[in-house]
Amino acid sequence: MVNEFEQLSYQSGFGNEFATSDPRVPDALPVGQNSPQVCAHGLYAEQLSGSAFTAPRHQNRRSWLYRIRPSVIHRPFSPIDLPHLTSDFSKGEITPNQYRWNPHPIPQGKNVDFVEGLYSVCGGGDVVSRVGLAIHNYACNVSMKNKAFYDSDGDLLIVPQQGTLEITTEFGRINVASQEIVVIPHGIRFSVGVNGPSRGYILEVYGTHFVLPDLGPIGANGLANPRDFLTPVAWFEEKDEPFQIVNKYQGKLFVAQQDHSPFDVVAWHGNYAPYKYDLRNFNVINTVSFDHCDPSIFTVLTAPSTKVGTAIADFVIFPPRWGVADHTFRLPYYHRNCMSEYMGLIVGCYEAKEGGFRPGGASLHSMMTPHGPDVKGFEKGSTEPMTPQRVAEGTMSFMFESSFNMAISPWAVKENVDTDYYKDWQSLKKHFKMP
Ligand SMILES: O=C(O)Cc1cc(O)ccc1O
Ligand SMILES: [Fe+2]
Repeated sequence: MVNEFEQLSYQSGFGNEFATSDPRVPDALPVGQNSPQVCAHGLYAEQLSGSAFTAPRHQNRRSWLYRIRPSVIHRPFSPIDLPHLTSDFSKGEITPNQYRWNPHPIPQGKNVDFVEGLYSVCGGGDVVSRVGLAIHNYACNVSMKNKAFYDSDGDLLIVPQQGTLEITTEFGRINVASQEIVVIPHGIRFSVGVNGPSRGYILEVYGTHFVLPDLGPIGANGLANPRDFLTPVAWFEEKDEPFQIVNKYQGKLFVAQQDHSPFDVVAWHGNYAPYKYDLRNFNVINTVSFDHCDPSIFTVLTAPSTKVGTAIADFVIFPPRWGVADHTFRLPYYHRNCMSEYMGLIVGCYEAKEGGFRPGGASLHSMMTPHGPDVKGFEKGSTEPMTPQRVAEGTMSFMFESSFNMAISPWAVKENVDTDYYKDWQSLKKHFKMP
């Protein structure tokens, strides 16, 4: 059977003014205006604002959707309980300890969809004043059926670790495999299809959007190149069936019923839309002389705060590359950071951790919490020959780095924790010799 998701076409570019109509209705977009008195084919026009109307032009984000019915046709929301989802980390545990989690368990013996499988791990800041972040895991084994989800709290950057996500959005359909990421901006409705056990990580940021980092002296090209970001083309279904619209609003979940699919956008235009990116397209830039560059050199996307150069969250990856530094300890240095560092592993093995850190697992080194290579890593880094070597071959790990102090959710603080993690460093030997 043909899998339509694997054959989807996309529009390329980051933050473009896109314009797209479902090929079945090629003339659905109005020409020369956004709100015609009567839209083509009896469609309704609806604007989705992703920034304040008056945000400066370079930060202004909005799209116009031409849909079969406006989103406003739904019955009232009522609360639903999802015991492992929160944005209120004040009830979580405050601990400066180094944390490592074993691979997040995938549900077995019961059907769990993407929304039901959301699991908040840690976070900081606040959804009401709209600055901060939350880090979640997801684990699921069935597709969302006649169910759409939208997040009123922030943008979602989703990192599938296992299983391909077939995501239907209001803006079209996106296929996201392991080693790719997808960003679903604030408020956009989507439904996740899976083909089996699926697991991954989610970075949610409040009150800002992900942008590409400035390149400074690197020049006009490099790191994640804009044309490798892929946004769906318009696609709609005309499905008059009961649908559940699940909304995360101020960290709580609500559901509203309606009698039609929300994926009824026949055409849209604008610069506010979901997109995907294949991490293997990242153009790695690094030292060709000596010393270990700060990991910011591997930034794919950043969600800026109002403090210059200090992100609410950066999304950083550690892709396969060459290590060529001379007379250098090439592994990540021992570190204490005024930022919080959450790391995940998509595939393979992370260079600074020979064991313990497994695909689907994670670590958290909170603000000013010391971290660095384990004993084996230190020995390798101190003795390896200084010849050019492939680093991280066959692996992909990442970091969500935040200027926010984070607390751990009441469940993640005790569930699935590798309580022996601190032992990784205990047998680092004293090598100092008094001259
Ligand atoms: O391994 C880590 O925790 C992340 C990290 C990577 C790096 O290249 C330098 C410092 C650092 O903390
Ligand atoms: Fe660090």
